[in-house]
Amino acid sequence: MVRNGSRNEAALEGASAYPSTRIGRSNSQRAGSSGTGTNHGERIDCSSPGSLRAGSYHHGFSIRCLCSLSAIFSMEMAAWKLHSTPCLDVTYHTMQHHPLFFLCSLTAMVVLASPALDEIPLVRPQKHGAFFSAIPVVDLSMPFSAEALVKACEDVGFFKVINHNVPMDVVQRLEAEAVKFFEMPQVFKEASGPADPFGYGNKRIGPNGDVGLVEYLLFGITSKPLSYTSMSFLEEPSACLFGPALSEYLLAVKKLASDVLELIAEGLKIEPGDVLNRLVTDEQSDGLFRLNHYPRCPLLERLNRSWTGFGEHTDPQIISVLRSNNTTGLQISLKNGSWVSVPPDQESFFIVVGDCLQVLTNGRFKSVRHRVLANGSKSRVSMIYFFGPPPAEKIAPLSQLMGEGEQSKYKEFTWGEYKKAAYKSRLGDNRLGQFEK
Ligand SMILES: C=C1C[C@]23C[C@@]1(O)CC[C@H]2[C@@]12CC[C@H](O)[C@@](C)(C(=O)O1)[C@H]2[C@@H]3C(=O)O
Ligand SMILES: O=C(O)CCC(=O)C(=O)O
Ligand SMILES: [Fe+2]
Repeated sequence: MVRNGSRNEAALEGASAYPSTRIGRSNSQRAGSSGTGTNHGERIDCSSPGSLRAGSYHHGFSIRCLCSLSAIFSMEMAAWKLHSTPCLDVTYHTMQHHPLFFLCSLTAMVVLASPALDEIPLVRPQKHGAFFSAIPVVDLSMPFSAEALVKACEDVGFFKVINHNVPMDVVQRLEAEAVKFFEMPQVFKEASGPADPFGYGNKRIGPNGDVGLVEYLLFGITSKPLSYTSMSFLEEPSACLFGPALSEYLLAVKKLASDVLELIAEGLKIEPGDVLNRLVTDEQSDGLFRLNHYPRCPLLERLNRSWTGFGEHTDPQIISVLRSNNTTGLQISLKNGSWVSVPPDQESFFIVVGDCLQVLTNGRFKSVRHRVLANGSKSRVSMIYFFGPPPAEKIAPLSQLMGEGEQSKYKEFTWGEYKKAAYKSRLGDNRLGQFEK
């Protein structure tokens, strides 16, 4: 197997390719715009490489102050408006992605000024933060993998697949292109945004006020060629390898998703064998692809705290196929409500059971709640292909799975209707709730 993580990780974590800049802000200066006020405090690199944001930040922000020698000040975001703050001196060092500004001196360290955003939640450290070694691993080349997949879907709603037949060089090529994109100057990246829902997004997730320490690219994947996406960066000569790398990856991962769903149907002993996988291979299937980048942030690491990278949620689709570089952060919620960390494995794929598969199995499989925590120690790059059915497809329990007299637990809906409702919800909402009988 090709080891593909190290070069790209190093690239995102290396010294900035762009100049670091110090900014002193006064009430007349908006965060993120360059200024000339007083500067002090040590420089803390809390970003991936990239140039200084030229955009405008203008909303409320949250500040947490941590003073040296154990005193902790907390100033709440809502009360502060940058333009009404008398003067806030910050050291700004290539922090184009982050809602965090840090001023660290012997007496005070000011943390976090979030541009145009609500507060990104701090996640309480967990006592049992150890890796959960019991995340099911299914070897697709083994006999009985079909039964193992069903058990994993029933027990956890999340599992790792190995011997998946996706060539590592395909993964590597796309990861390299993703790293290259996220290293680009902020203005360049933002030309492909905002994500509404597709495009480049930075910290804002979805349309309803969710935020996280993440930047991303979100693509709609249909049978139309990629050139239909409105992302301007794809037209740049520097991104000429991105499109081909993405197409190649999507093809290979779609085959994996189709294989997994075919095996699940086999394990469930339902006919016809393509009853599940046809939903994701249909011409009209409604896929999404997401590249997430959770930047490195040494100060967060030093604080030994975790912040929300991507808040807890279930994926609305049938299944999602996730792969990341060799960086921790992903957690899943078990049936007993505890959160467990998923040990990263850059050569494997993780399968996430989505809401639609829960409904198709009348609740026998549960869509898994999951989240990403950012502790700042390493930058995380993840790629997730979300497999949705055609918009007109009725999502209801498969008759082949219903016992005698068994009733559907859900009202009938089409994927199009569910998706519409999903986009009205907050990330952490129980989206299936309104469709339960
Ligand atoms: C807050 C939101 C983001 C999301 C759309 C939504 O309104 C609720 C579902 C969210 C989610 C979670 C899984 C995937 O990352 C995603 C692409 C999806 O299909 O549903 C996101 C949506 C998004 O980021 O647009
Ligand atoms: O970035 C990750 O590892 C997971 C993100 C996720 O769950 C999502 O995009 O739906
Ligand atoms: Fe997800």
